[in-house]
Amino acid sequence: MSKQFTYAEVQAHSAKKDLYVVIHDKIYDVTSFIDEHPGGEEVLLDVGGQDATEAFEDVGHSDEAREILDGILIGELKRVPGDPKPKSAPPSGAAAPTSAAANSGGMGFGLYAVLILGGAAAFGAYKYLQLQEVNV
Ligand code: HEM
Repeated sequence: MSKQFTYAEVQAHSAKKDLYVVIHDKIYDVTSFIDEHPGGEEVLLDVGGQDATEAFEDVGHSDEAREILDGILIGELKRVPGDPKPKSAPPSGAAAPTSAAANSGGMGFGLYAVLILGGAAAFGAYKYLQLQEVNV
């Protein structure tokens, strides 16, 4: 059985040379990895000693990144009353395509509106000029 850490214990490890993060309620010791992180050390220091679940998932890390996590796992989070709530990321992939489709639908409508209004304006101008000619 893996070692259990309370949130307060994890918070004590927030220095570059002694850095733990919480991702999905598991504790990872990122001390040895921080210099190799392709996303830089700053982002890891920002979440050091804290729940990094949202930050990690927001980036959309690859399977390779998740394998690295397996290698630096040191334990599990033991929640006690008063701890920050678990952080979670929205289900990956589900929202993006829907909103993209909605956007392109909106764009299509906008384009039709421009064409129709533009056509109407051109027709109006044409009629106006015709009237002017008659009056001369
Ligand atoms: C211990 C946890 C983490 C591991 C093992 C890890 C690992 C990696 C790996 C392997 C990559 C290369 C791209 C990929 O394979 O997905 C990467 C990229 C990146 N990571 Fe992390 N990461 C961790 C935490 C974080 C956190 C908390 C952030 C906060 C925002 C972050 C931000 C980034 C960014 C911005 C990139 C993209 C860099 C680029 O493409 O220029 N990572 N990470």
